[in-house]
Amino acid sequence: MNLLHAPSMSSRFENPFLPHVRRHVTIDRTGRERVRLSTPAEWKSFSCNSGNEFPRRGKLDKASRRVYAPIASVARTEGTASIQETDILQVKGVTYRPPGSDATLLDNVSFSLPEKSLGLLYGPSGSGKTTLLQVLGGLATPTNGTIYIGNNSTDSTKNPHGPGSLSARVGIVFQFPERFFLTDTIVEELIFGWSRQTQDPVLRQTQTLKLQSAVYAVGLSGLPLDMNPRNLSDGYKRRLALAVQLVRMPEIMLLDEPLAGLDWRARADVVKLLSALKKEKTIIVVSHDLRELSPIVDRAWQMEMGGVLTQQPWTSTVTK
Ligand SMILES: Nc1ncnc2c1ncn2[C@@H]1O[C@H](COP(=O)(O)OP(=O)(O)OP(=O)(O)O)[C@@H](O)[C@H]1O
Repeated sequence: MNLLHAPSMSSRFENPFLPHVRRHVTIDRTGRERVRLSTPAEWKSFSCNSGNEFPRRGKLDKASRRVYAPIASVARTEGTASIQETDILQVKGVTYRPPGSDATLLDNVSFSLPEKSLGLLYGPSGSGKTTLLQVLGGLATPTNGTIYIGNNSTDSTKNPHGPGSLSARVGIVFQFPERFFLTDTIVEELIFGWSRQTQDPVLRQTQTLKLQSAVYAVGLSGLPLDMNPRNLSDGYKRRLALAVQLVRMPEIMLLDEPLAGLDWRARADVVKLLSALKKEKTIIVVSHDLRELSPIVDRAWQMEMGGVLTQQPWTSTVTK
């Protein structure tokens, strides 16, 4: 192996998803990055590869920055796949007609969204907003067009993702998600669908860490995990519904009317939570609550009847 490994770095992970986790980064001369995560001793030692995203400079401590800066610049100039600081969702010319129907629910929809930002999708009832979320989440296959979860807009090597791969990379929280809780405890709700058979300790520890991270990220860590989710307040039910998706570690979160049916206090709470989440996730929200969401919206689109999407300058949107 002719790769010269740079010194390993360690920096505390300053994000709400992985509290108390130390991150050890090694980057070879080709710019390929290996990330090892380790938890404090009381959680037992564990490590895994966690993709190839560059750590952002601001997240590294001073010593790590000194080591990291020259390595990062080598990686960037060599143009490797590790240069993924600006992951983008790109939707190009997507049309959707349900199988066996002539109705066009989405008509040549195109848009993109930068990583770690929040896009707002609004429009009249029946215009096709939920349909678009279903297509983005891989629950329906576009009749035409392509959806990319790409690296950047000029990267010609990125591949379109079929519905199967989309559903693995996208988490959808439908309207009134608490109506679909299936189990009698918070923890069962979170791990629903996980294999109970696995004896692989690394996989088990990875799953445990994901669970802890999701619970912490939505502010449920103070609650007993054996609590019945139906006994949670409305706002906390929404938090749990978000955690159910976050635990799958999706790259993009799609939320259909996350404020619907909540009182003012819970609504403000959810807006605050989304504001924190978008520091780590790319989020698309379908909502009619433009004013409440406006402070955290980075990009906005209006869906018109017939599934026609137009991007809106956000400043003019909020004054409507
Ligand atoms: N399988 C289907 N076949 C035909 N039409 C459908 C199908 N599914 C949904 N529709 C229609 O597509 C249109 C768009 O529905 P969709 O639920 O996406 O709208 P929406 O903008 O999310 O509405 P709302 O704000 O009320 O949730 C509606 O007129 C709906 O009746």
